[in-house]
Amino acid sequence: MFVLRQCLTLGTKSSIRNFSATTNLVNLTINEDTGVAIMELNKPPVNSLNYELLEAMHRTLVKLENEKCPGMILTSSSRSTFSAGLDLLEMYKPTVDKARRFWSMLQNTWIKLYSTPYPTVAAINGHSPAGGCLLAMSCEHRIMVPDKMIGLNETQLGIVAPQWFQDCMRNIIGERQAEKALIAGRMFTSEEALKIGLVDELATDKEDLMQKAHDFLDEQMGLPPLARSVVKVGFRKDTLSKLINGREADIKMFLDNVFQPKVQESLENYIQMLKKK
Ligand SMILES: CCCCCCCCC/C=C/C(=O)SCCNC(=O)CCNC(=O)[C@H](O)C(C)(C)COP(=O)(O)OP(=O)(O)OC[C@H]1O[C@@H](n2cnc3c(N)ncnc32)[C@H](O)[C@@H]1OP(=O)(O)O
Repeated sequence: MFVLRQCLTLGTKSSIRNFSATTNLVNLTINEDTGVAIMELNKPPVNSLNYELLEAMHRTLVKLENEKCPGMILTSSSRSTFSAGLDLLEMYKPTVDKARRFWSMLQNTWIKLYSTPYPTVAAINGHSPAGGCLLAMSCEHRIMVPDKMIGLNETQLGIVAPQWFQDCMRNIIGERQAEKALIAGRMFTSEEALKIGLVDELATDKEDLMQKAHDFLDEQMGLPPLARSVVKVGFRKDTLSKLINGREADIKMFLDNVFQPKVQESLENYIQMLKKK
């Protein structure tokens, strides 16, 4: 049984302690006995990653690191979707300043999530396209409910998954599978994702999902934490350093691409298509 030590709600401006707020973007629950944190994305309807949600996630990750969190489960409050990926409206006709600020916060959040010393598990309780897949891939372990879709579908939208998105996928499913998946912008069903190793386990429902996530963390938390984290970060350091040492170039690449008329046209068509659905 979980005992709430605190339920922090991180909104768009300052962090507020409030058990019943409806505007919180990230719900953080920490188990009093084990210290395990559940970070639940809560931006209805589909947890599209806009600046504010990324910033709330980043703040939560900093807090968990400062408080020596022993393990974290990343999940979503949405019934259909883990995360719909980057908020398309952040990329559609932004100002240069807004686009730069957005991309920089995405980088910050990813670097923090990918490099946590503590174990992380993605409890993928819904669809997980593009940036949603990136979040899941940045955790150490992925468990997914059946009959949902996951993958880096950028190519299908006429945009390109940045190098670090691609690297994350390559690190998990290997060069050949990643190349095929990325060129096609392929989305995988939960069952297909399990087969190629994009997810590690399937769960029958949300309860089973959370139980399996806790089981994974229990196992990891039984290992010597320093040795565990040194090995983890060692495996991830090349991918991390590539972005950390090339952040400005990566922002420039984003800005150069996102303002291309063809990219804007693709985004416009896609946004319209989603609205008409
Ligand atoms: C070289 C390098 C170059 C660099 C160039 C740039 C590289 C950028 C890399 C990009 C990374 C990305 O993540 S790009 C994002 C890719 N994401 C996607 O393709 C997912 C699109 N969404 C979906 O497929 C679906 O919404 C899905 C997640 C399965 C959930 O389906 P549902 O039926 O439950 O919900 P829907 O009815 O579709 O959606 C509910 C509402 O949410 C909105 N919505 C859905 N997804 C949204 C999104 N990502 N951003 C904003 N809004 C979104 C819809 O328009 C609806 O709005 P209303 O009608 O108003 O309610």
